[in-house]
Amino acid sequence: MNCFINVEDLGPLDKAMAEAFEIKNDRYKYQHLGKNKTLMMIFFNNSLRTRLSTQKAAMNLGMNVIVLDVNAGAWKLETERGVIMDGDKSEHLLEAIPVMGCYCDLIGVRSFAGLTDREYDYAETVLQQFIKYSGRPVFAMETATVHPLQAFADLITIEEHKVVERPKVVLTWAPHCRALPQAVPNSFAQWMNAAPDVDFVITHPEGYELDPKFVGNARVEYDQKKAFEGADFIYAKNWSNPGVTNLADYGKITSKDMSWTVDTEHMSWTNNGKFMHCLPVRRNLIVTDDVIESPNSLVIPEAANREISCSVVIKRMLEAL
Ligand SMILES: CCC[C@H](NC(C)=O)C(=O)O
Ligand SMILES: NC(=O)OP(=O)(O)O
Repeated sequence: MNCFINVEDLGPLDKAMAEAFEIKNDRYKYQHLGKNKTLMMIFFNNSLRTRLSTQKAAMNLGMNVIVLDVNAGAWKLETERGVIMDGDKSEHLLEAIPVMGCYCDLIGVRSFAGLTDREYDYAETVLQQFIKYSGRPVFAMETATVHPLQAFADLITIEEHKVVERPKVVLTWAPHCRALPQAVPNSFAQWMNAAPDVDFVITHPEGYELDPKFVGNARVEYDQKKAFEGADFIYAKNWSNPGVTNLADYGKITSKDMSWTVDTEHMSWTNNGKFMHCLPVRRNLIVTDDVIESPNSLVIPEAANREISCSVVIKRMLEAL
């Protein structure tokens, strides 16, 4: 596996899930694979879970790890080609990327959407340059439009906690005070659509439609209460306007409707539903204290499964070297 961006990069999902549970039972089983191999993790944006779980997964597989926070100590990077570099950027990505590739065997990249140019973001411009110029296998640690490590961990969590064979899983939008990317909901939708036994529903205010390539055949319900009825899992996440119905709205906050905040009444509409969120979460905007602290909240085991999803991905990449 030379790159990990989308669910299909893993091949048959049932095989990947089986590997995940195998590794969860014995995390150090494949420690030989990473001997004298180096993972470079490149962060253009902040992280807690991705930074820690990816490093842990790499160490479980016997790898050396280098972490680069591009905006803390590296040269400020120009990403546009053809620009006269007489400003505050000392180095171009087109030199920095192959140089980084010299020092490692695998690369993980975190580079969030800029949320100003939809075409630039949805072309995954930064990630594609790492894939094209680094000379190394590359996996996304949340890039402009995807967060596959998170979605894989989410599916593992649902598989572990489902009490019916075909659970109803609801992706619900919730309000936020900042404009956030669509990467997490995009990948969650992609992976839920690919999962064999999930009754998947997306609910959000009108105008917040996710890109059709991620929505696929999922049911979209603008009535949040109707969407929540009978749900087994509630996956809450804010996202900024994806600009699907109106390009001019791309990356903007066009709703702060607090009636979409997930509270105990919302959860009472479900089938004793479990609550999930990728974290970090702003309490009492996305979800109330009572819900995220309830016995039905899975946010901590969900975060713990990030070590497992990443272990499968890095294992596959090492096996393909
Ligand atoms: C894992 C989530 C990362 C990011 N969250 C923030 C707060 O920027 C997002 O919403 O995409
Ligand atoms: N869920 C997730 O990716 O968290 P971080 O942004 O803290 O890595």
